[in-house]
Amino acid sequence: MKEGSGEDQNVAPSMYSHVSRPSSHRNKNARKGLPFNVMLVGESGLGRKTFLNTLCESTVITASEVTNAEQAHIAEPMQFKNYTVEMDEDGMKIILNIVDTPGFGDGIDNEQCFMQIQEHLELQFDSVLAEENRIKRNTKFNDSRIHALLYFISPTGHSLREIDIELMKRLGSRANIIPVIGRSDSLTPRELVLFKQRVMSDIVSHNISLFNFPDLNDEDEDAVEENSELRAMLPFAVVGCEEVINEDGRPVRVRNYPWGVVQVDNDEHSDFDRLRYVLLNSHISDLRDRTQNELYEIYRTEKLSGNTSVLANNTSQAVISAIGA
Ligand SMILES: Nc1nc2c(ncn2[C@@H]2O[C@H](COP(=O)(O)OP(=O)(O)OP(=O)(O)O)[C@@H](O)[C@H]2O)c(=O)[nH]1
Repeated sequence: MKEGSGEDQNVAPSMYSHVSRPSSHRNKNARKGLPFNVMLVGESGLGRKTFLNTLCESTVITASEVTNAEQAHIAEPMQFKNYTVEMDEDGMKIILNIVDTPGFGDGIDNEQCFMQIQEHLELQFDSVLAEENRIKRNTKFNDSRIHALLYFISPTGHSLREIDIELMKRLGSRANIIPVIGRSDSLTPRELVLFKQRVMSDIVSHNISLFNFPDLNDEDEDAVEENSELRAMLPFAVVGCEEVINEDGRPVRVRNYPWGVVQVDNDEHSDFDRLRYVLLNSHISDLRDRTQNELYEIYRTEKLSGNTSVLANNTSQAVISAIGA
């Protein structure tokens, strides 16, 4: 893996190669490697980096180090950091491109972060639009549109905060947002159930658009059932960790506490395993297809018709207030 260019990729053999579930929407382009672009957004300390390392089963990002304690309280501006990992998921090669956003939400005014993320998503659409309009196509064109945006919610146990609502509201029409509760082992199972309900009720009342596992193929009963099960799980409660122990000859990832052990891949402890399967297996094609056929198409139509969308209005409004008009 490599930060930045994505040229030097690592093949990450998967602990999950034995996993087999029904209705796997495989892409046939398995040998070349299927590019899949994921953005991680969430405030500092919610476990984004640990989640990514757990997902990739390797240290893609090292934990942040505070080198100067006197400056530790100073909020750094948000950055976009790119990582590429080549994964073998049950025989299918996936080129996983990750965009991490350290610094998101660290300031008092997050308007800048919202705008930067929106612009980043739209820039990737713009580059595809420009490519489509070229007379001679670039055969090596790199499609960097984001296929899934994982938004990390703090495990407060209360409800969504303003920053969560604002971010998801603005970007729901630009990316497949999948909300996840970071560090979800901070909540008891009962608290988690209630928190999930509150989050989803906020999402509905604020009219936030998510990737809510739409039934694209109504005739496939397994897929319909699987999607309805996944909708009921939203937001996914994730636990991440890099410690692997040996249990009866099999590697198990755990968070070890004095009072017990949380198993990352145990469905009773966390939704991590399910989310991993969704991203890298069952719904990888659906996420890519929705990006191309729905999100990009909406953007393209808006752009070509010069339509000032709600998003564009929000941006202009933000720019107007920023310049004090
Ligand atoms: N309890 C618990 N702690 C976690 C979990 N995931 C990560 N952590 C811990 O939370 C702290 C922050 O984790 P990171 O993965 O660095 O969080 P981040 O969101 O990338 O935060 P920044 O590095 O500040 O941007 C570390 O001490 C992790 O060990 C989790 O699922 N549960």
